[in-house]
Amino acid sequence: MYPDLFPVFVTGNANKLKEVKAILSAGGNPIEIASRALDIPEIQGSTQEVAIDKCRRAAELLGGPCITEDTALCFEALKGLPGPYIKYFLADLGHEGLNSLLVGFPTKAAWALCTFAYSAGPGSDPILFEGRTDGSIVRARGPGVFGWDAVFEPAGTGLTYAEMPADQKNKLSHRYKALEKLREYLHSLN
Ligand SMILES: O=P(O)(O)OP(=O)(O)OP(=O)(O)OC[C@H]1O[C@@H](n2cnc3c(O)ncnc32)[C@H](O)[C@@H]1O
Ligand SMILES: [Mg+2]
Repeated sequence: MYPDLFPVFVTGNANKLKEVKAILSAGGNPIEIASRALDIPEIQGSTQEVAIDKCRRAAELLGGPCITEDTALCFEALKGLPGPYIKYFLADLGHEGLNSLLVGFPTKAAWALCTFAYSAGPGSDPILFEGRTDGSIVRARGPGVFGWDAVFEPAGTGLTYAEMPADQKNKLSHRYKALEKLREYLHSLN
């Protein structure tokens, strides 16, 4: 089915693209996905509002069908914040600062939320596919290669995302779960 059925994936994040390729290739066949590294302005709002708006802008810029993806990291003690704003919190506070945000709160519970958005083209309403993985915020462990991977420990694994081999993360991650739903939807179109 891929890459023909997979619309252009618009993302400025090389690590996301790498994981998407790895997840879609998990059956054994490496696949190429068309991608565009456009930096699309992101609005403020709920994860859904942010995702819909970004996908709409991407479809307009491309003049055709596309997929975008938004990742949120939500702290239970903070009622879901930083959520879609995690990129800016991480950039300014770092791993330690993310831990400090939770000092004094009884729960370090958190969830990673991935939202893929698909638009059939300019003017077409984006459709969302969400995947969530629950876990907790811990002191950084493992290589600091991808975003907040080193401070997020999915429940029941004893490992942070950063400590896991890629294929372990890619079988339980927020991104994997959302991508399964998107994959099913794209199949159903044909
Ligand atoms: O162009 P886009 O696709 O928007 O790429 P981005 O890097 O701006 O991504 P987001 O707006 O979704 O912001 C999510 C932030 O979370 C980080 N991130 C995303 N997925 C992650 C994952 O699986 N593990 C760790 N960090 C992740 C990412 O590096 C950003 O700092
Ligand atoms: Mg972004």
